[in-house]
Amino acid sequence: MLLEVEHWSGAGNRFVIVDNRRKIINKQWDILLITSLCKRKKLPDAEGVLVLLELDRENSNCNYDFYNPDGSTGTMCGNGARCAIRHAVLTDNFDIIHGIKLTLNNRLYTAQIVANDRVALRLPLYKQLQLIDSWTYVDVGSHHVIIDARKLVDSIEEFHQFDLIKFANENLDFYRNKLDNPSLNLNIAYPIRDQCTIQLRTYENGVYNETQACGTGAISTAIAFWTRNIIRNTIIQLIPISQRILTVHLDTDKQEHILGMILEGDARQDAPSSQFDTESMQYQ
Ligand SMILES: N[C@H](CCC[C@H](N)C(=O)O)C(=O)O
Repeated sequence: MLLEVEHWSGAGNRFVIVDNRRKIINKQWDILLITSLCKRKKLPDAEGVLVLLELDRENSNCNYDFYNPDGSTGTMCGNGARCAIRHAVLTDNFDIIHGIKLTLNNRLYTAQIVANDRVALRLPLYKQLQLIDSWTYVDVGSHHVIIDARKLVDSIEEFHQFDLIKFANENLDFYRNKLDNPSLNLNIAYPIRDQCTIQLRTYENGVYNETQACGTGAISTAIAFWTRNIIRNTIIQLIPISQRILTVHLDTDKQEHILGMILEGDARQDAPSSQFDTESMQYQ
């Protein structure tokens, strides 16, 4: 059987999207299917799979599941969420004036299309925030460790040359054991002097590689650096390795407590759809 697959990216984070409203795949989305969908023939490997479950045009509601390339699911994907929203709007010509509601992995988010390909996604407040020694743990629906990269390198040039994959392979178990959490994303973040810009690199759980950008990593880093007074602006630009900037808006009260977060960034269809054969588990 042939599946039509769309190719999208949010801030450079690469996804494939499958419209499964007609339950073409009516069994568990297993590891083999997910991993094979991420192994694209003519494009770099996708860094996640989004599955469209239902669209409700009248109420501007959409419902998707997200999977990491290793088949794991249930975690929040900020860039994937923004791609799902634009995919829904374009698929069913949603009225975008009053905002859009997205259910992703059974969690509800709201969003606005803020320019032709930019989506602003509002997330519920983080569930956990721990400042531990010089590093920070934040749970925003996916689990992030944030390290101030100035502890690792002496310049922005060294930051870009730093071997993040080697560092993650050598150190992630320390953080996993400390937090008793096997599903951690590891972020190294280098603040720029202007007090509102951070260069960000992320080694992602479920990808087991550095990704082009990480939306929940961007939000988590903004929260960590605000809480540690490293950044004092509530509108923070995170620059991923894709150079496609993510903007995080922190809502704060007079006592400077964070009340909510908005993640804004681009969401684009990268290439024409392609056909995936579920028998051979390969793209045509
Ligand atoms: N790999 C992450 C989920 C996707 C995060 C990232 N792609 C984003 O944009 O937030 C995890 O399993 O925790």
